[in-house]
Amino acid sequence: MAEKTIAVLTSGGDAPGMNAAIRAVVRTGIVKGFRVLGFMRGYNGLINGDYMEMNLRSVSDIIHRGGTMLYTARSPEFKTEEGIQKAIETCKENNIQGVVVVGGDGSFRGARDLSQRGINCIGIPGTIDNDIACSEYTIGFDTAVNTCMQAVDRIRDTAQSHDRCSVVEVMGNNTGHLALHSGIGCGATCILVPEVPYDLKKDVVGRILSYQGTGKKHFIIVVAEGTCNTNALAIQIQALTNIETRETVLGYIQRGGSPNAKDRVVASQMGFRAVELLAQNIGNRVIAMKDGKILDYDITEALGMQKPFEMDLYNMAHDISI
Ligand SMILES: Nc1ncnc2c1ncn2[C@@H]1O[C@H](COP(=O)(O)OP(=O)(O)O)[C@@H](O)[C@H]1O
Ligand SMILES: O=P(O)(O)OC[C@H]1O[C@](O)(COP(=O)(O)O)[C@@H](O)[C@@H]1O
Ligand SMILES: [Mg+2]
Repeated sequence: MAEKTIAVLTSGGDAPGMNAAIRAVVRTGIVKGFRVLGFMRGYNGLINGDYMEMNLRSVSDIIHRGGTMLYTARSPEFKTEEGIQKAIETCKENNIQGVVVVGGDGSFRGARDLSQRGINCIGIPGTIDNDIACSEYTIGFDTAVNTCMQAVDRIRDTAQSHDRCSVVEVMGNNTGHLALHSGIGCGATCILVPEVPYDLKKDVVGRILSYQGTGKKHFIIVVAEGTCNTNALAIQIQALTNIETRETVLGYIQRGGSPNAKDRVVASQMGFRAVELLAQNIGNRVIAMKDGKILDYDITEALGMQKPFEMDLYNMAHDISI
């Protein structure tokens, strides 16, 4: 009988800690007696049969590296019936009983589609956005929060030295979790997110002018992408306050870099749990964190959940930014 086999791939945007998840999947799989294949460039690898045979040493020296050793991609072809059938064919040819997919909500939709066609899939949340509803945490978030915070610390030196206002745009894919946590960490004057409507004159300009009246001389405004046009915002702030204002878009520096301890630990736990499920012939699940514990949900149920925005934290941030 052909050797029992599992596959692992990373999909969607890369996130720090994806390598630690791959390492955990590969090592747990091998210890449990599976042959493990690493598929390249997300679902494209499954479609094209592009994989590498993994052994214990294939995942040495990666736990501390950002990005993903298996590369990643957004694969439009996988969303078509033809593409998914090619992926199923690859799984059958290689006797693959289960696939671990490290990625975001889009990747989980793909994992659900594959599971519904008879291939057990387990999703592991890996994205800097922390926007997966079923999980209070996604691999890469804490590293990205720290990267944003450290970048703003440097920007603050210039804002302070020139008595300027700095508008800093962070990522988040239409959610404000990254902006909220990095904004609190860097002591931002205002945090603007898509989840909370704001009034420019009252909530931004009014605040800046009122704090200026207490002696504050430089200002940091952290904005989540998808909230507004940050360049236009900087121009408006300067026009309405007469304070020199500059915009910085942090961009991809916030997605790369060595994962911090939290991301390595959570990635290891989630990777281990994913293989435990596959070894029990369980599929169509997403690994999640709830109250700090690792558990799993049905993918369809998970995709139907809503992630609440941490309004208490948001309000607190503004209360202490006076
Ligand atoms: N609705 C969908 N149905 C099937 N597959 C999908 C779907 N949405 C996304 N995918 C697959 O998952 C990949 C990654 O999704 P994407 O939304 O880009 O990133 P993420 O997983 O990080 O949210 C897509 O390129 C596609 O191959
Ligand atoms: O890699 P791209 O196509 O520039 O995508 C940018 C998007 O990817 C992210 O960096 C990560 O999103 P995902 O993890 O869901 O892929 C978002 O914050 C951002 O909106
Ligand atoms: Mg996503």
